[in-house]
Amino acid sequence: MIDEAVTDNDAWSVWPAPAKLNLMLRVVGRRADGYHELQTVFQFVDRCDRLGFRVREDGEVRRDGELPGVAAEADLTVRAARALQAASGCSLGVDIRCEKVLPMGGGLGGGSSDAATTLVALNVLWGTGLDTEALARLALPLGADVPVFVRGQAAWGEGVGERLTPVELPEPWFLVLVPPCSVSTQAVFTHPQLTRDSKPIKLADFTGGDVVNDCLPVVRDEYPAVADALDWLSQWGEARLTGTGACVFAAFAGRDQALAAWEQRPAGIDGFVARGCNRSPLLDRLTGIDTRLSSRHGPA
Ligand SMILES: C[C@](O)(CO)[C@H](O)COP(=O)(O)OP(=O)(O)OC[C@H]1O[C@@H](n2ccc(N)nc2=O)[C@H](O)[C@@H]1O
Ligand SMILES: Nc1ncnc2c1ncn2[C@@H]1O[C@H](COP(=O)(O)OP(=O)(O)OP(=O)(O)O)[C@@H](O)[C@H]1O
Repeated sequence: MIDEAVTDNDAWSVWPAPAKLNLMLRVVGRRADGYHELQTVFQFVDRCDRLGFRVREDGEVRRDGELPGVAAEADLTVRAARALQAASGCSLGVDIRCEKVLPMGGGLGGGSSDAATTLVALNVLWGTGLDTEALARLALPLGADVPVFVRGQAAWGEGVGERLTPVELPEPWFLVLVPPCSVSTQAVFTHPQLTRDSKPIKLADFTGGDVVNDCLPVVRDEYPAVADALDWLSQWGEARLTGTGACVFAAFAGRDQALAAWEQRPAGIDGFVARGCNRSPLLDRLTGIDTRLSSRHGPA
């Protein structure tokens, strides 16, 4: 974790790592390897970690700053950089700074998003030039949520989260509450009471209002702080759990309505107001880079 904000300058290149929400999450089966077959709808929000990258000539991958509870070797940004080095044979290295905004264990995919941003950014900064399919293949072993962040489009997700169909959804303002607890994704998916045989639905069923999150009963039982936050939020609209939690969210027609609810939140609950985005802020940053490059290398 670093104190000073990373800033874009000659040495450091700064990229966003947005959060995601699961607008619904069904567990429809379990694979032999223990992973679960899911149906989910991913949408990003404009609340992001900020990652700074400084290319090194010596091939070293170094984390510049600490992340509480996460050793450098386990950091998903370091693992992503090394995965790209191995896949591309690139001899360059990188210093990585992470300005952490997204809560860990929140169901917002913060670590997964950091990994995806590292793959996409270094693919540009190192000039390795892998296409999106190749990056998405590199992403999956880093985490089930990483491919959707690499592709950068809101999506209907199946499989373990890697079979993605882009969708265009309304982009409401969300109030996201962060209860004072951290939920282990693995603990929820290995819980004996988790529903693992929900009937698969179609996208039309979701848009028709079927937004169940199968993890909710287990999370409510195991994490009372999440249940309390959800019950409070439900007075404003349809309150939902994202991923395996701990974060819960509700959609509002406008930013002011979301902020008004935020002002009335119970003591001890953190959170934020953010806009739903079908196109990831990472993709906007990447496209911006492409535009800048083409303008710089455009006709003389
Ligand atoms: C719950 C979601 O956030 C929904 O988007 C994701 O499915 C979880 O994605 P993630 O945090 O990247 O998950 P991973 O780090 O790959 O897996 C953490 C643990 O969750 C369980 N896991 C995860 C995804 C999945 N489809 N089935 C699982 O059973 C596995 O026990 C795994 O060891
Ligand atoms: N750069 C990182 N940022 C956050 N977590 C990291 C990072 N590197 C490794 N991790 C580890 O990965 C775990 C999962 O991170 P992540 O933020 O993706 O999960 P999450 O917020 O619970 O979201 P979801 O449940 O949707 O996957 C964290 O609890 C942490 O131990």
